Amino acid sequence: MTQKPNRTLPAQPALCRILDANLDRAREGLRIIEEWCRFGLNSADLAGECKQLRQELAFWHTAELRSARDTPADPGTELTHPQEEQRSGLQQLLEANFCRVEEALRVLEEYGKVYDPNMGKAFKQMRYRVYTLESDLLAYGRYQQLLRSQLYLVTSGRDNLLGVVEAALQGGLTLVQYRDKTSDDAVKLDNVRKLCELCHRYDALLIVNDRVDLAIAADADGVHLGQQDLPVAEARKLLGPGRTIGRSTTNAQEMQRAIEEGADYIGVGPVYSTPTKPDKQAAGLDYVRYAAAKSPIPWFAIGGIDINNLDEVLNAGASRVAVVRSIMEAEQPTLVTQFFISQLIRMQKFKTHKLITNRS
Ligand SMILES: Cc1ncc(COP(=O)(O)OP(=O)(O)O)c(N)n1
Ligand SMILES: Cc1nc(C(=O)O)sc1CCOP(=O)(O)O
Ligand SMILES: [Mg+2]
Repeated sequence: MTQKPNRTLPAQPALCRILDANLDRAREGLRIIEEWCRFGLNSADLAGECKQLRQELAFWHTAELRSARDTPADPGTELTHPQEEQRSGLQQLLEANFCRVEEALRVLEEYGKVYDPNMGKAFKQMRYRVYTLESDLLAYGRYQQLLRSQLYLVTSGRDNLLGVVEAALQGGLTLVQYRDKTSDDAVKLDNVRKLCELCHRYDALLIVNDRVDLAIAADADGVHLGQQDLPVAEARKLLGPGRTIGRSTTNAQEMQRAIEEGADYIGVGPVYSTPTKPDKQAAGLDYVRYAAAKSPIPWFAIGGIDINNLDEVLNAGASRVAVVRSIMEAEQPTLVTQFFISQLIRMQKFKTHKLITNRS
């Protein structure tokens, strides 16, 4: 808890108005963030931290500061920025409100020093707690999104990349991997940035294949690493704890290692041989069954999966699949995406029902 207010003399009205306005601003921003933690993420811990911060702000919002308020004379109430009127997605809404809270806390810290010696210190501490809350919330949100995602689109180098990905997002896709083995780095970086913006607009995650540097440069949600790519632990050092790291696996040993190394999810495949990765021998449905029985972390069956063999893969125990051609080469990517998702949900419901009836 913060130190007690330590004031003796009355403060200048302008100073009180600044503190009053910024205490309100910080509390409002926190309330908006708290609603997402509570109803969007179902996180009692994160919502609790927001509430605690709001209560500490309330503690400093004394009668002296409140009584200085003069809303009709405040020229700032009419000032809005066009960006305040537009929110392209939940992520942007949260970012904007974190920014608002952090700015308000900075103002409270600076002006607070003049008002009360304890105030500056208290708000400095609070500002650091808000930075921590922001990175925890981002990491938690990413992980929840990963858990929710049952279909994973891995892109190919076809024309109209953004158009196809957007069509799939419109069909309900929530997880995309940018995979491009041929373009120059400048083109790749441009594509990652554009895909990132697009995916975030649809509240989907964007993972970059192979390249940790591009993921960091474009502020993407994570990377997918194969057995020949950077070790997970090295990538984690570069990416930090909040970003998602996936690892390809083809057998039990690779799965075990990926889990020990701290991968957030694994690819399980190739289930069938595929022209998208012609040199990799199929691991087959047996490995899918093995993953279903043994993997404690989310896993995506991948390789040669299409709408005709999807049932077979689901019956072998998969509840998440990753595809390239089935969507990237589809005439109607939105419809194909919707079909995949509907089948994945149907199977999930069936499994849950079986679990409940077997228990009773
Ligand atoms: C979800 C998913 N699983 C496996 C892979 C294959 O990754 P990798 O072995 O590194 O091969 P390339 O994709 O780099 O050719 C993947 N990309 N995604
Ligand atoms: C990129 C990739 N990785 C695989 C693995 O098993 O590691 S299979 C694969 C290609 C999947 O493409 P499609 O859906 O077109 O068959
Ligand atoms: Mg790779």
